[in-house]
Amino acid sequence: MQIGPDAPAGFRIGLLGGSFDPPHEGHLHITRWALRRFRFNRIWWLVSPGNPLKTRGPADMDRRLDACRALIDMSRVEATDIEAHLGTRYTAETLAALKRLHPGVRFSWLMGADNLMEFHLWEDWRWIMETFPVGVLARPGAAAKAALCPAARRYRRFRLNRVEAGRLSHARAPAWALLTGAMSAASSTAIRARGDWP
Ligand SMILES: Nc1ncnc2c1ncn2[C@@H]1O[C@H](COP(=O)(O)OP(=O)(O)OP(=O)(O)O)[C@@H](O)[C@H]1O
Ligand SMILES: O=C(O)c1ccc[n+]([C@@H]2O[C@H](COP(=O)([O-])O)[C@@H](O)[C@H]2O)c1
Repeated sequence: MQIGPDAPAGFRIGLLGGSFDPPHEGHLHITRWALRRFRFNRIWWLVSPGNPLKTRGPADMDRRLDACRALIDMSRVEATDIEAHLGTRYTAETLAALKRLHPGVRFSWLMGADNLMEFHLWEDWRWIMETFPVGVLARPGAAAKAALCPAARRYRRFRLNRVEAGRLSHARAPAWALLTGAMSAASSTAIRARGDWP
């Protein structure tokens, strides 16, 4: 049975998990950036059934998935509700399932710098770090602080520099990179606060 988008062996696929409640320009910005700088063949947006650390549940999955698909303007990027099909909620469980289902694919985990700051609170975060390359994209207010957070400090020896970041999608874990540069200030919270969603 195929679960999720097409994933040919040998492909390097970046996984951007999120609530996407709603999706916005910031998600597009970091996706473009990661595709280019980390050299992925594909990026999948994993639309989460619900962040395990958030008490407030997101809007209906179909609504969020449709909004992601309407927004995505890159042929190498797809949105999927794979976690709902796998029945996983924690990222480590999702990654373990994807690794089993697609043994020939090189998956990397992607996130904004705000999530790196909380990464040490995630279930089995060290296993994630030691099993998959991790690409982090700067976000306003989080870029400089993220470089000093617990996860960054613990794995500082494995941080790729600006030039080395170009081989992140090929790298053997542990390997992670924090891209800095032009950032997008967009956020789902701000869109919801304006009453534009759902
Ligand atoms: N503007 C942005 N710059 C960098 N990373 C971002 C940006 N917006 C979202 N991300 C990252 O994309 C992933 C999914 O984010 P999410 O769907 O939670 O959006 P959000 O805007 O952070 O939502 P909320 O405001 O509800 O927390 C996370 O790793 C997050 O850090
Ligand atoms: O696995 C965990 O413990 C965990 C804790 C917090 C967040 N995550 C994942 O991080 C991604 C971003 O979450 P969010 O709500 O900030 O969009 C999403 O895929 C979540 O499932 C995962």
